[in-house]
Amino acid sequence: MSAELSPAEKGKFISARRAVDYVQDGMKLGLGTGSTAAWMVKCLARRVQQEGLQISCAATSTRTAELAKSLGLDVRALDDLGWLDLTIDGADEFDPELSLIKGGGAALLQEKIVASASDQMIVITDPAKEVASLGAFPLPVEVIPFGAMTTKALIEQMLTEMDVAGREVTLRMAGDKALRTDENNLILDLHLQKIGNARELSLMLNQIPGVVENGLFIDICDIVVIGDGAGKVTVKDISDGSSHTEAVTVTAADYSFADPKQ
Ligand SMILES: O=C[C@H](O)[C@H](O)[C@H](O)COP(=O)(O)O
Repeated sequence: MSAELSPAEKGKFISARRAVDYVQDGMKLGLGTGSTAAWMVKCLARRVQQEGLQISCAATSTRTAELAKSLGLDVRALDDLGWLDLTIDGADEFDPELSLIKGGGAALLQEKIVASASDQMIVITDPAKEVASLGAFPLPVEVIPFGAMTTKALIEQMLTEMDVAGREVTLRMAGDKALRTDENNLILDLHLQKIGNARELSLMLNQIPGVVENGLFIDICDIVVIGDGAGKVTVKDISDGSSHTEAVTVTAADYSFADPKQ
């Protein structure tokens, strides 16, 4: 029997399981990265096994690919699948327009490529990540290693010129070394406090030489599924502005997979 989940973890599980309801036989899927996405991969693998669904998947990180393969999912290269039907992924923040900050797990580049190649993106999340305005979560920016400190200085100069509230930029570390992404790049975290114009900031960042991509996802997410550890799930759909809340029951057997290690 699995140990009782914390309310936060139960919320993640609830949102992941609900989002997997959107998966249909024959779909080509994008699999996100992170602790919430890991629950989704487990729930998906269970559905595939129980219902014999024929689906193929493109993963957004090495760790998600490894998890999905270990659970028997058919994982292919994105270029072998072409256009995807649906991507399900986590997020670090989302706002009322379903704009997102992603990249807390350093997978933003593959995540953005995969989500942008999908008919639909569903974000799975918990209530703590809902914000009126993006920016409390540090904005991850993936940069190439060559001249990374020069790129950092260019970003700081741009933030000053844009008069953004916070301007601290830090190099993300993994222990005593700079963290490397799956593409062997670096992550700069922008501690901005509040992002006024996310669209403008995203465009400006991506014009700086050395920046590969930033963690702002604008006009990409279609649906957010918010799992609440108290046993509720809220589904917000940007296409029609609808929002509804469902009561859900969760037993320990429902989440008795091996612990997600992401
Ligand atoms: O790079 C990682 C991703 O953008 C994650 O989806 C995001 O950080 C959310 O992760 P978690 O579900 O672990 O909070």
